[in-house]
This record gives sequence, C-alpha cells and structure tokens, in this order.
Amino acid sequence: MTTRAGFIALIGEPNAGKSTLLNRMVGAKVSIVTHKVQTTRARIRGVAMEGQSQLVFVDTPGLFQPRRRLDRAMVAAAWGGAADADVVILLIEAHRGVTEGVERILEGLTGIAKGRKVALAINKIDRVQAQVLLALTKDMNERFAFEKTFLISAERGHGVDDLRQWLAGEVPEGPWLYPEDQIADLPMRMIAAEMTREKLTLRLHQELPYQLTVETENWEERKDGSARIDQVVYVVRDGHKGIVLGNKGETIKAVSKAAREELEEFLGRRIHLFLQVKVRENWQEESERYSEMGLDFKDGN
Ligand SMILES: Nc1nc2c(ncn2[C@@H]2O[C@H](COP(=O)(O)OP(=O)(O)OP(=O)(O)O)[C@@H](O)[C@H]2O)c(=O)[nH]1
Repeated sequence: MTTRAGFIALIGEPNAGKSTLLNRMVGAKVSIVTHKVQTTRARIRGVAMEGQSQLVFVDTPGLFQPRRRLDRAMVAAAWGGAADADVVILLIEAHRGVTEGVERILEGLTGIAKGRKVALAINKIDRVQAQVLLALTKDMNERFAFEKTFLISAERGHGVDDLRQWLAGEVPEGPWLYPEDQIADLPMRMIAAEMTREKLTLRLHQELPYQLTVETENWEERKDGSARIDQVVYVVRDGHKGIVLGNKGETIKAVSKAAREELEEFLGRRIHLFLQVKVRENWQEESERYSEMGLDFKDGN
C-alpha cells in the first residue's frame, strides 16, 4: 500500500488555538523520540497517523507584530517552520475575524506559499453565528487563494477529523518519517520520562552507555493547576552517577530545566520537576528474567 508522509505547519496569532488543535489531531499518539527527524528550522511537536499517511506537525511560535529584537527572531523562526512544511494551515479565530495580525500573516504567507499547500481553518466556530462564518470565509478567500477552508472548533472537536483526513491526502507520497513503533500511545508519565531521557542524551552525547533509564515515580496534581513530577534517573554503575550529576550538579540542573520547560510547553501549565539519580545494577537482565517468570519488575532497591 502507498504510504505518505509530510510536514505540516500550523500558523496563527497567539491564542488562535494552535496547541488545542494540535493536541486534538495528534491525540494520544504523541511522538517524543531522541533521534528526531529534523527539519532545518522547526521542531517537531507531534506525529499523527491517518490511514497510510503520517502527519508530522512542526512548531511555529506565535506570529505577531515584531517590535523588539526577540520578537523579530521568533517571527523569523515561525516563518522558517512554515517554509519547510508541505502544508501550511492558517488558523484564525471566528469571532475576531480579519484582525491586523491576520492581515500581516496573509502578507507573509504570500512570500512562502509557492510550492506548498495552504489551507484556512476558522476556529472557535462555537462562538459565532453561521452568517458570520460565511462572510468570513468569503472575505478570507478573496484575500488569499486557500486550497480549502475548514470550519472547526478545536476545543469541541468539530471539523477536526475532516481536516486531518484532508491533510492525509495532501502530504506527498513517500516512506514514513518515523518508524511506526515510535509513535505508540504513550501514557503521560512515560512521555514525561522520555522527555527527560531525551534531554540527558542530548546533553551527554556518547559519554554514557546507552543503559540509562528514566522513570516517573510520582505525579501529583496541585490545586493551583500545576503538577509536581518526581523522576528517577537510573544508571548502571556508581561511577556514572557523577557524569549525570555533572560538576556541582550543573548537568542534572540543566537537564531538569530543559525537560521542565518542554513539559510545561507541552502540557500548557506549570510543572515542578524533581530528578534523582540512582544506581540500579543489571536492571535490564533482571527485568527480563522477572518478566520471563511472569512477574512485574519494579525497581531493584
Ligand atoms: N471557544 C473556543 N475556545 C477555544 C477553541 N479552541 C481553543 N480555544 C481556547 O483558546 C485559547 C487559546 O488556545 P491555545 O490552543 O492555547 O492557543 P495557541 O494558538 O496555541 O496560543 P499560543 O501558544 O499563545 O500561540 C484557550 O483558552 C483555548 O481553550 C474553540 O474551538 N472554541
């Protein structure tokens, strides 16, 4: 059967609903893997499978009026992500219509539209009347030649399946960019552990043997909406502990910060991440032996 795969950039003003839509489309099938398929300028936010098509969503920071230097850099990064994508989806808010911000994005879109498909998704349709949607669809399509317009509510899920199915047919034919076993349905605790492991691997390069595991031991929801996550980094030898900790603990601190930031962005809320390093010798052999015996292996301490 023919497989398809491609990069999709979701662009829009801050608050347009990009994260909500992305989480809807990717669902539980989130891929966080160490050996990411890298695009030149964008980060991978998630991977969704639709039939034989693999949809790889790339990150684009909010597009807004560049005032300060930092903002300009962010806008450049956002357009970079879009320019690398096979399909670009412009997400706008139904009740806000064609804002100045949307007008500016449309100008930018003209510059990168060549060679890629651009669709319009009007989000938050739950907030307006049907006539408003008709008028907005017409107005936007007079301003730009969109391939297609989708009327959606990312929050409620309306129209999201249609959009995903359309994307599946639009990405180019070709092999999948991620092996299928890397986009398993992962529970959140595992995803969180994987994020930390990825940061460790990036930071330590080849310095440590590949036998380094991270487990989420505890996940505590807090009243203020944040969560406390406790993780243990298991190494196989006492000597490895120092490498993971780094000089004055600087390695583990940097890893913890990077992982926390990614978790916060992914979950859209504040996270308190606590990492501990422990030695677990021969954990893998033991784990295999125990599971052969039909027992669940829980840490060896
Ligand atoms: N009423 C309504 N609200 C929505 C819908 N989709 C998203 N929202 C809300 O809009 C707000 C912004 O959504 P996000 O997904 O965080 O927006 P974003 O585009 O990722 O925002 P930035 O990260 O600032 O770029 C949130 O409060 C969502 O709950 C929708 O379909 N209907």
